[in-house]
Amino acid sequence: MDKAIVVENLKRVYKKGKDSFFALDGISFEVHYGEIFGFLGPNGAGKTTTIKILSTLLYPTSGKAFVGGFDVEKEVQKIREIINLVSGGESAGYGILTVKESLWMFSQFYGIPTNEASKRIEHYLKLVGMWDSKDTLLNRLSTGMMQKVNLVRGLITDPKILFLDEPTIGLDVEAARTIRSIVSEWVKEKPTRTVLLTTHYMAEADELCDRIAIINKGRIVALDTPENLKKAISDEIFFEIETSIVPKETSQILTNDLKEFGINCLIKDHIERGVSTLSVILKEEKDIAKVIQKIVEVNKEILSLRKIEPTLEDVFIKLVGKRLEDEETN
Ligand SMILES: Nc1ncnc2c1ncn2[C@@H]1O[C@H](COP(=O)(O)OP(=O)(O)OP(=O)(O)O)[C@@H](O)[C@H]1O
Repeated sequence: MDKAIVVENLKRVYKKGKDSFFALDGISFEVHYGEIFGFLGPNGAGKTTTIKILSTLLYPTSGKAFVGGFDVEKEVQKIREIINLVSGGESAGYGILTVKESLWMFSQFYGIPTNEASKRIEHYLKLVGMWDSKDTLLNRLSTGMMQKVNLVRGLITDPKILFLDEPTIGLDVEAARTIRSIVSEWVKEKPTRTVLLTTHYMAEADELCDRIAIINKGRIVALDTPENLKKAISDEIFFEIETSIVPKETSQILTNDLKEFGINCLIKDHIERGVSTLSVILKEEKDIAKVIQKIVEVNKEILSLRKIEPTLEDVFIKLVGKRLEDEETN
């Protein structure tokens, strides 16, 4: 099989009290070798469940999945030899070990010869700028440092397929940029290296991923290159309008009224600045007049209005009906 990952009608049922529900409701996709494939979706969409099944930590309820050509249910050991999994929030090992000792321990789980393991640990620690911290105890590391060590743990085993579950969550801009650039370079070094990445950050997916699947409520709602996803909505017109704060009840009325005109509108409050931002998607430019009229009707002041180029964020809003960033604060 010449695909890094093949997923066919994959389903996973979980129990919720007496009931059960589909965390994955028949997803299908393929990832090519050499690709960085992004999995984007709101909280609870099924991203982690997918990664757990593909990394052999969880069985599917039905459907099929192959990683590196191996069946996730029948060839678990073969898959484990060619993959690694890095989750953003997790600890990089045991706190009583130093950075280097911990990485060494993981290299030995994979049977990497002593010389080679030392070389790789030094190489990757230098790459993430952590070589000077090699003798620091893990429980003394900051979140950002821990996440960098986590990434190194994922890279030293030289996996064919690397699963990255929110690798930059909670990191500052600089640390996130370092991780992104290392992942991007790492994939280019060998044609068979492949990454499946989940992220909450649209810009990250846009910058890093060759293709992106948008997942919502256990289903894939869109799958394409970032460019094509954006092109698919390029016949629509996007406006961003700032108004005085729109209270919750008014915001409901406003969005419902606009929906009747076929206008998609999402409202986000910025209490600290005393403004609300309306992200508006129109089929026709002239419909902006209806939006303005409605804003005036609910007695809100228009502070600014600008036409914008669609971003991946807008694709997400259109398909899922909310901003991805709103998920984090809910
Ligand atoms: N072990 C479990 N038992 C029952 N329900 C579960 C279990 N694990 C996950 N779920 C539920 O399955 C759904 C999908 O969860 P999953 O963790 O895959 O989502 P996600 O897209 O990774 O979300 P997040 O971005 O919050 O991590 C959610 O409704 C979640 O509450």
